[in-house]
Amino acid sequence: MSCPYILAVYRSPDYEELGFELLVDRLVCIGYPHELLTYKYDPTFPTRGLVFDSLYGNLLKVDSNGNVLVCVHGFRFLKGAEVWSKYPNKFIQRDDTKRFHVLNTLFNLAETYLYACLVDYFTDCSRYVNYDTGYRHGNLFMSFQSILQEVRDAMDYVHDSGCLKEKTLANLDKYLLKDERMPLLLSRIREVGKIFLATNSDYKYTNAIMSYLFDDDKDDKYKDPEKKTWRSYFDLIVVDTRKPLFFAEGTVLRQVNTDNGKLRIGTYTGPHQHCAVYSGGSSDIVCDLLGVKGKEILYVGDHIFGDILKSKKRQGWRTFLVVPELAKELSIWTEKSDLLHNSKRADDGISSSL
Ligand SMILES: O=P(O)(O)OC[C@H]1O[C@@H](n2cnc3c(O)ncnc32)C[C@@H]1O
Ligand SMILES: [Mg+2]
Repeated sequence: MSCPYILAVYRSPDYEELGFELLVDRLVCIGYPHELLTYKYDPTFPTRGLVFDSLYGNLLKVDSNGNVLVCVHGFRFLKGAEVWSKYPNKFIQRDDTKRFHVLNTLFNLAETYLYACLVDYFTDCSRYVNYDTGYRHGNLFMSFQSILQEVRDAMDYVHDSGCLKEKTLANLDKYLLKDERMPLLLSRIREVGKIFLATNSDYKYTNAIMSYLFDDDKDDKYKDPEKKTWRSYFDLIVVDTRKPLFFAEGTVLRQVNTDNGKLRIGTYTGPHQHCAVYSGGSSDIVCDLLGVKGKEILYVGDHIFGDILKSKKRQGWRTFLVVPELAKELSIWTEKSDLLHNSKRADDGISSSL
């Protein structure tokens, strides 16, 4: 089980708004114009799974075969002919990961919106001359590729420096959804199997988030009769996993000292200890420590590449992709089914009369 957006569900749009503000702050800090600070996060614009084309600076909605469905430059939606001229046959090679950056996770929503803001800003700013592949300011050329790189670096900075984590932990009620049924759910699963947690987050952050989520201070029907530490709900806990590397060669497995959060030096080689926390390691080590393998494991994650594809392809694990957006989409499909049905009938009618 991966952690964010599976066990820890962040409140939208507050969390993305925070991420967006920190990203813009970081860009301004490294020299981007101060005017960018006037952009405010708009949750209605980005959706998960868009692709940023670092050659032309467009955000693309693409189907699983690479057909371009929607193309937007900044906040301007391109018309059919314009799309064709940039993408012959309205098609892209999604595998070209140097050019096309897929914004796979819910963490990427703020980043997605930022690409649109940056392109919007530089396209309209009179100080910059527009080119197909970027902007010129005097003798400086800023390509969309360099914008992608700088935004990616800013993303890593916001996560790795701890500034996003610090602000999240300072206001957990605002940024996290707490479901009182979580301890009960995990207890029920443990009656029939083992549960492990594998997260890229560090121990300090994971501990703070999980303590908050499992702290059953409410006197309600889901209250756990024996108040337990969150760690006791898991058979194995691994932090700092560095997925997708975790599903390949992985890194050195170390034990975390849960009293102070520090890592014990040396590679851990002992047997698995209940309630212990490990750092690094690999999916092979998880299998060894738990004594399970392949299809015996159901891995729940929210990242189609880092969680799902890698664990399925490298380990043959069964997988469970969590897509929270689907709930909203399905309810729209259900509520508007008549409308969709009529529109399809009209489409079919037009096609057959041509
Ligand atoms: O394995 P999980 O629990 O899903 O890990 C989530 C942690 O990874 C951090 N994160 C998410 N996106 C990025 C990124 O682009 N750069 C660096 N770190 C990232 C956020 C959670 O701590
Ligand atoms: Mg995840």
